[in-house]
Amino acid sequence: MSIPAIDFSAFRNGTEQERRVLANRITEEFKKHGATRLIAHGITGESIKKTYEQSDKFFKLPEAEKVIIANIRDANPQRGYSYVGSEATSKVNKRDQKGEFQICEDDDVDQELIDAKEHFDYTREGDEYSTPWPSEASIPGFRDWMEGAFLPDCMKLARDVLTAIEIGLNVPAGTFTSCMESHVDELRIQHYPPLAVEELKAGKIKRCHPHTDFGFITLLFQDATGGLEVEDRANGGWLPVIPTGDPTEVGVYIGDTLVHKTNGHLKAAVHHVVAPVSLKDREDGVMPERFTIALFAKADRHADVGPMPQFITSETPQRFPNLTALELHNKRVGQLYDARPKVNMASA
Ligand SMILES: O=C(O)CCC(=O)C(=O)O
Ligand SMILES: [Fe+2]
Repeated sequence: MSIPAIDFSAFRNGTEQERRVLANRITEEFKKHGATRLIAHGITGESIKKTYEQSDKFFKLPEAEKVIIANIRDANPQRGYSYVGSEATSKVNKRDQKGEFQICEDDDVDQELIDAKEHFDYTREGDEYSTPWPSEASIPGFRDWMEGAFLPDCMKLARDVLTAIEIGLNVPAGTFTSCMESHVDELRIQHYPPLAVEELKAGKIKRCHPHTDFGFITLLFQDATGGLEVEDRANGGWLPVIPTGDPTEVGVYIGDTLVHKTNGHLKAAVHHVVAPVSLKDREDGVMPERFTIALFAKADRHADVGPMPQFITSETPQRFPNLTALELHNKRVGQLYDARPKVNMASA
């Protein structure tokens, strides 16, 4: 069993009835593990390939050029370059007594585990948290493509998926998408350098530790290497998300913000990145490098992302506080760096 790859074309070209059937199918998939995959969704294979080519060029820049655009490791939206080991996903979620992954509280963050990846995070031009870009001379056309072409396409797809979830959950149109008008989504390109299997077996390093993402949903494009796994919420254990080979394939993962808004009706996808299935039983050797691209679709910063009234009942009382999207986001980013948010969290 794995995460299915669903043809999304009917959502753009189909009849009302076809759109509804598709929306219901996707929402049912999300209810299983917080995850699904889509193909034929409107972003072309060529466009994705070009983004990987740009990403490859970026990570090959000399270290000296990457460090001058380094992300500041604090409780704010991430922008710019993060070196290998900068981000600690092991600090953001923890299993509770029932064995379920929950968001960590501040005093839980005690694990010293390393994420073997480097990444670059950016958002649209004009955002109040601006992106430090590499110079045009060192990587011609990079910013134009990433900011002007690929990001808007991903933002559109994310809104289509959230529209489908609105239909599937039978909530009014715009319930989620109307609080995404300031377009504060973030795009991340990531590079996992080659990694010795021995190092992985020692247990302190993973390509990415089990965690949930922070926004409404994440779109995740992965290259052919493999290694991403989603927690199997029905049977326990992990479901490998083995690349299908379709050039448009994109994973879609429910994040914390949608969990909060739906009062836990939708569950987040717990995911991590380990050795690809073909290398799992090896005791030595080197895992090849891996590239992925993630769009973190976010709610407007001042939007209240506390549970909506229709999801609060006597059987399901309010489980999450009435935070703004930025308060929730900064709390989560702060955990990656052991940094407390500066905004007032008194309402939490
Ligand atoms: O690269 C991957 O496959 C997953 C990355 C991830 O989970 C993240 O950046 O939040
Ligand atoms: Fe993630």
